[in-house]
Amino acid sequence: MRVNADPAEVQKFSDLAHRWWDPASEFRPLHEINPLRLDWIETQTPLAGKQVLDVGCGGGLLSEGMAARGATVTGIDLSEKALGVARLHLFESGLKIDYQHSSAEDFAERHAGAFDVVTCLEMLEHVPDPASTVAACARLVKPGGMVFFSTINRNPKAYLFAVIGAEYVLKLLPRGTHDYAKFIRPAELARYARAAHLDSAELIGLSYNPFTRVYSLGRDTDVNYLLSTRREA
Ligand SMILES: C[S@@+](CC[C@H](N)C(=O)[O-])C[C@H]1O[C@@H](n2cnc3c(N)ncnc32)[C@H](O)[C@@H]1O
Repeated sequence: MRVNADPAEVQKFSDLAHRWWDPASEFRPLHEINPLRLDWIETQTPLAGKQVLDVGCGGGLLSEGMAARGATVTGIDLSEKALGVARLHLFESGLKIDYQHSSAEDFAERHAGAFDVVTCLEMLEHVPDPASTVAACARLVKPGGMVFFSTINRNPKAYLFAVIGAEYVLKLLPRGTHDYAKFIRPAELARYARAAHLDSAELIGLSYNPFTRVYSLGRDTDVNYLLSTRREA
Protein backbone atom coordinates (compact mmCIF):
# COMPACT_ATOMS: atom_id res chain seq x y z
CA MET A 1 0.00 0.00 0.00
CA ARG A 2 1.22 3.55 -0.77
CA VAL A 3 2.30 5.22 2.47
CA ASN A 4 0.69 8.62 2.99
CA ALA A 5 3.84 10.24 4.35
CA ASP A 6 6.49 12.70 3.28
CA PRO A 7 9.87 11.21 4.31
CA ALA A 8 11.44 14.70 4.52
CA GLU A 9 8.75 15.78 6.99
CA VAL A 10 9.26 12.71 9.16
CA GLN A 11 13.05 13.24 8.99
CA LYS A 12 12.66 16.80 10.33
CA PHE A 13 11.11 15.40 13.50
CA SER A 14 13.64 12.56 13.75
CA ASP A 15 16.50 15.07 13.61
CA LEU A 16 15.10 16.99 16.58
CA ALA A 17 13.63 14.05 18.50
CA HIS A 18 16.30 13.95 21.25
CA ARG A 19 15.12 17.40 22.39
CA TRP A 20 11.41 16.52 22.48
CA TRP A 21 11.06 16.64 26.25
CA ASP A 22 13.17 19.78 26.72
CA PRO A 23 10.61 22.53 27.37
CA ALA A 24 13.09 25.19 26.20
CA SER A 25 13.71 23.45 22.84
CA GLU A 26 12.04 23.63 19.43
CA PHE A 27 9.19 21.73 21.09
CA ARG A 28 8.46 24.53 23.55
CA PRO A 29 5.22 25.48 21.75
CA LEU A 30 3.95 21.89 22.11
CA HIS A 31 4.86 21.88 25.81
CA GLU A 32 3.03 25.16 26.33
CA ILE A 33 -0.15 24.21 24.45
CA ASN A 34 -0.34 20.70 25.93
CA PRO A 35 -2.35 21.54 29.09
CA LEU A 36 -4.72 23.72 27.05
CA ARG A 37 -5.50 21.04 24.50
CA LEU A 38 -5.79 18.30 27.13
CA ASP A 39 -8.30 20.39 29.10
CA TRP A 40 -10.22 21.15 25.91
CA ILE A 41 -10.38 17.47 24.91
CA GLU A 42 -11.80 16.70 28.36
CA THR A 43 -14.52 19.31 27.87
CA GLN A 44 -15.70 17.09 24.98
CA THR A 45 -15.15 13.63 26.45
CA PRO A 46 -13.66 12.35 29.73
CA LEU A 47 -10.40 10.49 29.11
CA ALA A 48 -10.29 8.26 32.20
CA GLY A 49 -10.95 4.64 31.31
CA LYS A 50 -10.97 5.28 27.54
CA GLN A 51 -9.03 3.42 24.85
CA VAL A 52 -7.24 6.24 23.04
CA LEU A 53 -5.12 6.26 19.89
CA ASP A 54 -2.71 9.18 19.38
CA VAL A 55 -1.87 9.46 15.65
CA GLY A 56 1.47 11.17 14.93
CA CYS A 57 2.36 10.97 18.63
CA GLY A 58 5.99 12.04 18.17
CA GLY A 59 7.90 12.03 21.46
CA GLY A 60 4.70 11.43 23.41
CA LEU A 61 3.73 14.76 24.98
CA LEU A 62 0.03 14.41 24.30
CA SER A 63 0.05 10.62 24.75
CA GLU A 64 1.55 10.96 28.24
CA GLY A 65 -0.85 13.74 29.15
CA MET A 66 -3.81 11.54 28.23
CA ALA A 67 -2.35 8.51 30.02
CA ALA A 68 -1.81 10.63 33.14
CA ARG A 69 -5.51 11.45 33.00
CA GLY A 70 -6.39 7.77 33.13
CA ALA A 71 -6.68 6.78 29.46
CA THR A 72 -5.18 3.59 28.03
CA VAL A 73 -3.09 5.08 25.24
CA THR A 74 -1.57 3.71 22.05
CA GLY A 75 0.67 6.10 20.12
CA ILE A 76 1.66 5.69 16.46
CA ASP A 77 4.19 7.64 14.41
CA LEU A 78 6.50 7.03 11.44
CA SER A 79 9.59 8.49 13.13
CA GLU A 80 11.47 5.65 14.84
CA LYS A 81 13.63 8.22 16.62
CA ALA A 82 10.62 10.05 18.07
CA LEU A 83 9.12 6.73 19.16
CA GLY A 84 12.43 5.80 20.80
CA VAL A 85 12.39 9.04 22.77
CA ALA A 86 8.73 8.46 23.70
CA ARG A 87 9.48 4.94 24.95
CA LEU A 88 12.50 6.12 26.96
CA HIS A 89 10.48 8.86 28.60
CA LEU A 90 8.13 6.25 30.05
CA PHE A 91 10.96 5.23 32.40
CA GLU A 92 10.91 8.77 33.76
CA SER A 93 7.16 9.23 33.95
CA GLY A 94 6.30 5.69 35.06
CA LEU A 95 3.33 5.70 32.67
CA LYS A 96 2.35 2.79 30.39
CA ILE A 97 1.82 3.55 26.70
CA ASP A 98 1.96 1.24 23.70
CA TYR A 99 4.05 3.03 21.04
CA GLN A 100 4.04 1.53 17.54
CA HIS A 101 5.66 2.43 14.22
CA SER A 102 2.74 2.82 11.82
CA SER A 103 0.82 5.18 9.61
CA ALA A 104 -2.83 5.78 10.46
CA GLU A 105 -3.89 4.03 7.25
CA ASP A 106 -1.93 0.82 8.04
CA PHE A 107 -3.10 0.82 11.65
CA ALA A 108 -6.72 1.14 10.52
CA GLU A 109 -6.36 -2.03 8.44
CA ARG A 110 -5.68 -4.00 11.63
CA HIS A 111 -7.56 -2.04 14.33
CA ALA A 112 -10.76 -0.72 12.76
CA GLY A 113 -13.25 0.49 15.37
CA ALA A 114 -10.91 -0.33 18.26
CA PHE A 115 -10.71 3.07 19.98
CA ASP A 116 -13.11 5.25 22.00
CA VAL A 117 -11.09 8.36 21.16
CA VAL A 118 -8.57 9.18 18.42
CA THR A 119 -6.33 12.26 18.53
CA CYS A 120 -4.42 13.60 15.54
CA LEU A 121 -2.91 16.91 16.62
CA GLU A 122 -0.37 19.08 14.76
CA MET A 123 0.15 16.29 12.23
CA LEU A 124 -2.18 16.79 9.24
CA GLU A 125 -0.11 19.72 7.91
CA HIS A 126 2.85 17.33 7.54
CA VAL A 127 1.23 14.66 5.34
CA PRO A 128 0.71 14.66 1.54
CA ASP A 129 -2.94 13.55 1.73
CA PRO A 130 -4.64 14.80 4.92
CA ALA A 131 -8.06 13.54 3.79
CA SER A 132 -6.67 10.00 3.78
CA THR A 133 -5.39 10.43 7.37
CA VAL A 134 -8.77 11.83 8.46
CA ALA A 135 -10.53 8.84 6.86
CA ALA A 136 -8.15 6.43 8.61
CA CYS A 137 -8.83 8.13 11.98
CA ALA A 138 -12.56 7.71 11.31
CA ARG A 139 -12.08 4.00 10.64
CA LEU A 140 -10.09 3.59 13.87
CA VAL A 141 -12.70 5.07 16.20
CA LYS A 142 -15.79 3.21 17.44
CA PRO A 143 -19.20 4.38 16.22
CA GLY A 144 -20.16 7.32 18.46
CA GLY A 145 -16.53 7.88 19.49
CA MET A 146 -14.65 11.16 19.15
CA VAL A 147 -11.80 12.16 16.86
CA PHE A 148 -9.79 15.32 17.55
CA PHE A 149 -7.73 17.21 14.99
CA SER A 150 -5.58 20.32 15.15
CA THR A 151 -3.73 22.05 12.35
CA ILE A 152 -3.03 25.45 10.78
CA ASN A 153 -5.45 27.54 8.72
CA ARG A 154 -4.47 28.67 5.19
CA ASN A 155 -4.77 32.45 4.65
CA PRO A 156 -2.38 35.44 4.61
CA LYS A 157 -2.63 35.95 8.40
CA ALA A 158 -1.73 32.31 9.01
CA TYR A 159 1.29 32.69 6.70
CA LEU A 160 2.35 35.83 8.56
CA PHE A 161 1.94 34.35 12.06
CA ALA A 162 2.71 30.64 11.61
CA VAL A 163 5.58 30.94 9.12
CA ILE A 164 7.08 34.45 9.18
CA GLY A 165 6.28 35.22 12.84
CA ALA A 166 6.96 31.84 14.44
CA GLU A 167 9.92 30.73 12.28
CA TYR A 168 11.67 33.99 11.28
CA VAL A 169 10.78 36.74 13.78
CA LEU A 170 10.12 35.06 17.12
CA LYS A 171 12.13 31.95 16.18
CA LEU A 172 9.75 29.73 18.14
CA LEU A 173 10.21 27.00 15.50
CA PRO A 174 13.08 26.08 13.15
CA ARG A 175 12.84 27.59 9.64
CA GLY A 176 11.10 25.21 7.26
CA THR A 177 8.98 23.56 9.98
CA HIS A 178 5.81 24.46 8.12
CA ASP A 179 4.93 24.51 4.42
CA TYR A 180 2.16 27.04 3.73
CA ALA A 181 0.77 24.95 0.87
CA LYS A 182 -0.05 22.16 3.35
CA PHE A 183 -2.10 24.35 5.66
CA ILE A 184 -5.79 23.39 5.82
CA ARG A 185 -8.83 25.62 6.09
CA PRO A 186 -11.37 24.60 8.76
CA ALA A 187 -14.04 24.14 6.07
CA GLU A 188 -11.72 21.77 4.18
CA LEU A 189 -11.03 19.76 7.33
CA ALA A 190 -14.74 19.61 8.14
CA ARG A 191 -15.36 18.40 4.56
CA TYR A 192 -12.75 15.63 4.87
CA ALA A 193 -14.34 14.67 8.20
CA ARG A 194 -17.89 14.61 6.81
CA ALA A 195 -16.80 12.45 3.88
CA ALA A 196 -15.45 10.00 6.48
CA HIS A 197 -18.72 9.97 8.50
CA LEU A 198 -17.37 12.26 11.23
CA ASP A 199 -19.71 15.03 12.36
CA SER A 200 -17.98 18.22 13.46
CA ALA A 201 -18.70 19.01 17.12
CA GLU A 202 -16.59 22.05 18.14
CA LEU A 203 -14.14 24.28 16.31
CA ILE A 204 -11.87 26.38 18.54
CA GLY A 205 -8.93 28.68 17.85
CA LEU A 206 -5.51 28.56 19.48
CA SER A 207 -3.73 31.92 19.58
CA TYR A 208 -0.29 33.08 20.67
CA ASN A 209 0.18 36.53 22.14
CA PRO A 210 3.77 37.54 21.24
CA PHE A 211 3.82 40.26 23.92
CA THR A 212 2.71 38.16 26.89
CA ARG A 213 4.09 34.96 25.26
CA VAL A 214 0.96 33.16 26.33
CA TYR A 215 -1.17 30.73 24.30
CA SER A 216 -4.93 30.70 24.74
CA LEU A 217 -7.99 29.02 23.29
CA GLY A 218 -10.76 31.18 21.88
CA ARG A 219 -12.85 32.20 18.92
CA ASP A 220 -9.98 33.23 16.64
CA THR A 221 -9.42 30.30 14.26
CA ASP A 222 -7.44 32.37 11.73
CA VAL A 223 -4.11 30.67 12.48
CA ASN A 224 -4.05 27.55 14.68
CA TYR A 225 -7.24 25.71 15.45
CA LEU A 226 -8.66 22.46 16.81
CA LEU A 227 -11.71 20.55 15.60
CA SER A 228 -13.56 17.87 17.55
CA THR A 229 -15.67 15.38 15.61
CA ARG A 230 -17.90 12.45 16.44
CA ARG A 231 -18.20 9.24 14.41
CA GLU A 232 -21.72 8.51 13.27
CA ALA A 233 -23.27 5.94 15.60
C1 LIG B 1 4.45 18.46 15.12
S1 LIG B 1 4.67 16.79 15.57
C2 LIG B 1 3.21 16.58 16.57
C3 LIG B 1 3.38 15.57 17.66
C4 LIG B 1 2.15 15.35 18.54
N1 LIG B 1 0.98 14.98 17.76
C5 LIG B 1 1.83 16.58 19.35
O1 LIG B 1 0.95 17.35 18.92
O2 LIG B 1 2.44 16.80 20.39
C6 LIG B 1 4.20 15.90 14.09
C7 LIG B 1 4.44 14.39 14.18
O3 LIG B 1 3.80 13.75 13.07
C8 LIG B 1 4.64 12.69 12.65
N2 LIG B 1 4.28 12.33 11.28
C9 LIG B 1 4.48 13.03 10.15
N3 LIG B 1 3.96 12.38 9.10
C10 LIG B 1 3.42 11.23 9.60
C11 LIG B 1 2.69 10.15 9.02
N4 LIG B 1 2.43 10.13 7.72
N5 LIG B 1 2.26 9.16 9.82
C12 LIG B 1 2.50 9.20 11.16
N6 LIG B 1 3.16 10.20 11.76
C13 LIG B 1 3.61 11.20 10.99
C14 LIG B 1 6.05 13.22 12.81
O4 LIG B 1 7.01 12.20 12.85
C15 LIG B 1 5.91 13.98 14.13
O5 LIG B 1 6.21 13.14 15.22
